[in-house]
Amino acid sequence: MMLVPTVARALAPALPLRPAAVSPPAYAIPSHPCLQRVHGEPAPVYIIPDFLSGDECEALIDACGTLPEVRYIEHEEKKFSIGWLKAAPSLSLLALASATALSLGAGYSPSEALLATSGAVTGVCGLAHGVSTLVANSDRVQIFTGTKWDASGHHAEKLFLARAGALFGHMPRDRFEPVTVTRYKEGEYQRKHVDARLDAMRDEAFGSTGLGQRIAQVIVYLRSPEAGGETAFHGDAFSEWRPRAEVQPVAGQALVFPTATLDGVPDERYVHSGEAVKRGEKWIVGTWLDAAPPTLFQEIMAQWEWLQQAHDYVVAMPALRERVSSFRKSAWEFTSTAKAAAPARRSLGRTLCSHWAALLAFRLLQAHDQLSAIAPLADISLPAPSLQLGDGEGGGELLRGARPYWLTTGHGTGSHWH
Ligand SMILES: O=C(O)CCC(=O)C(=O)O
Ligand SMILES: [Fe+2]
Repeated sequence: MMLVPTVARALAPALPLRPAAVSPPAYAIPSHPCLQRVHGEPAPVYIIPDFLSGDECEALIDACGTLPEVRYIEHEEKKFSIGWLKAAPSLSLLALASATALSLGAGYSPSEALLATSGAVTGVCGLAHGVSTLVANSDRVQIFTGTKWDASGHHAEKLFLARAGALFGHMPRDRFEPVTVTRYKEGEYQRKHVDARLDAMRDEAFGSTGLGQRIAQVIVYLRSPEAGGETAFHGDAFSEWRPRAEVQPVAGQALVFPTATLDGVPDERYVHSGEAVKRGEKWIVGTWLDAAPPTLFQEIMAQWEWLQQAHDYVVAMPALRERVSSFRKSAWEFTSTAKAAAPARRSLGRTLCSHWAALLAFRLLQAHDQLSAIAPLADISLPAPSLQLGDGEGGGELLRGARPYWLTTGHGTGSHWH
């Protein structure tokens, strides 16, 4: 029966060329002596029992008593669920119509009529805005209802990051995003989301320079609730996971899974959620492994929040005003130009660094009673004056190690589904 190969050969020239072999997407896969795969290929999910000891878990929970709370920022489009901006043209028309009616019907002059209606329109706008905010803050719309603390710099964070780094072949700390501890009380949850940054979001939030992609999520359950609080996976790839595509929160246990391929392509199959806690409290600690260490641009942006705080305090001291205003000018130039293009980054870095002097002055002021009394600023660490300013990327060293680099965008830079 040689017929089949013969037929195949005869047909061969007519068949389209076989596509070049496509290599399967590569992921950051953890390794650990106690690693267990709770969901296999093609979308693996891993757990590691006893990744942290009971004491280590409790120490992280206790630390939250002194750690700063992270403001969770929801995406704007979710906030304005009433379509507030869409309503604006109709409101303007309403204002115009009422003003015309007043002017024609009641003999008001056009300007008086406009003035008279503006109060009412402002009231309606305020009401609409209030209602939309209320709706946004209700459980129906909110994506995350728990509470988060920023564990950056805490010694318990160091231990967690050292273990997380070891999972991926001794990955350095700066490849992980700022560590947060999360508490979910009864009824609290995190809705379906992927943690990878989608391209549009990266552009929107960080300009063309782009922010590192999150390639794996690492969480450890610190305290398990009495009921509920599972981490659930919703993608089709998990439909055969029995009895349910869920990981039970067990204190000390790590949960690790990819969020994007190694080359930064978001993997939407890993859409997951923290299900509502039914009884008790659930606590987790978490971070993401990034595809690349932060660039100088990201580091500078990370400093932005406290640079502004520092600026506010320094500006109150008359002797420094001049230097500060020059700092402020270049900082604003920096932010506006930074959007323009990546190649300019090096010189922008230098511009900002050349005004570092103003911030060093702030360090001197830290000694001042007035400043040392301000608790949130107490942990600001500015580079020592003797440090040489680097050229371009090297300047990043100066900025590293102070505040986490995207605290201002908090945890909300992933993308969410309803
Ligand atoms: O709370 C959980 O189980 C999941 C948390 C999570 O996915 C996240 O923080 O991104
Ligand atoms: Fe997540």
